[in-house]
Amino acid sequence: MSTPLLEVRDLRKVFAEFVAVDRVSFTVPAGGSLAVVGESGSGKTTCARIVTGLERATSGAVLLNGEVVTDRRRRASVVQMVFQDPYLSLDRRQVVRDCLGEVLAHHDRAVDRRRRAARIAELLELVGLDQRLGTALPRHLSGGQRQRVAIARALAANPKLLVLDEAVAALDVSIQAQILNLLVDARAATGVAYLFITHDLSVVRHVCEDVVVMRGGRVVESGPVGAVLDTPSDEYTRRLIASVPRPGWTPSRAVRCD
Ligand SMILES: Nc1ncnc2c1ncn2[C@@H]1O[C@H](COP(=O)(O)OP(=O)(O)OP(=O)(O)O)[C@@H](O)[C@H]1O
Repeated sequence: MSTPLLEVRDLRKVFAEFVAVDRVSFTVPAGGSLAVVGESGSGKTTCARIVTGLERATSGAVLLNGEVVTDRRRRASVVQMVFQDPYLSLDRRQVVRDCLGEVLAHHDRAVDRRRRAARIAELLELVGLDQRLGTALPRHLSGGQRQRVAIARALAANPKLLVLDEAVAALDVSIQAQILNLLVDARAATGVAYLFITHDLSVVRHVCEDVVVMRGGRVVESGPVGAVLDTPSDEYTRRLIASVPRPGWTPSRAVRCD
């Protein structure tokens, strides 16, 4: 078997005495798409932050193309992260073009102004933003447009892996669908892989091929999305699926943690 793009091996994170992530392992192949699901507090974000280098694991390893990458710059050229709230992650004083240009300059100092402008235009098109919005400040953009900018900025580094942490959770449902479509298209166009962190099972099928279900810091089930969501083998996964709002859903069926 070929080396996965990302291998998370036996990851453990302890905050003071609290075990937030406990012996978690999973892989993402090059160009693949893995969802990490679970209710609030299950350890998803902690895993994502360790993968991107924002947090240090207590033990275990994160391998990128079979290698532990400690150099921040090298890691950033492979892994980029998209957060839930683009308004917090974008510089309020920076217009869209400069926001993207800064990343391009950081990752390829040799790139000249003309090529940089062409690449910015390409990125705006990739994320479905009108070229005229290149001169807009974040406050002049809608939530969906801001998240498109955040995705374009992450893709500007030409990464092999995007870690998306609840990247559509703050958006209206109709805008969520647009951003999910954009993510599907962007993956097809660039070959970038996704580690898609979400508490919302209804978005998983749309974007991901594989899924890991976490509970209390541990992986309780994993496999292809179709198999796990259609025929879950773990009771917790079954309850998580039953708690997804759909016609006929009642709050009393929401997931219980006993
Ligand atoms: N810096 C920290 N210090 C102490 N405890 C933490 C810290 N970060 C996370 N935790 C705890 O670790 C557990 C897992 O948190 P984490 O954010 O990874 O879960 P999650 O599944 O992503 O949930 P959510 O969707 O609510 O963010 C939680 O109980 C959280 O309170």
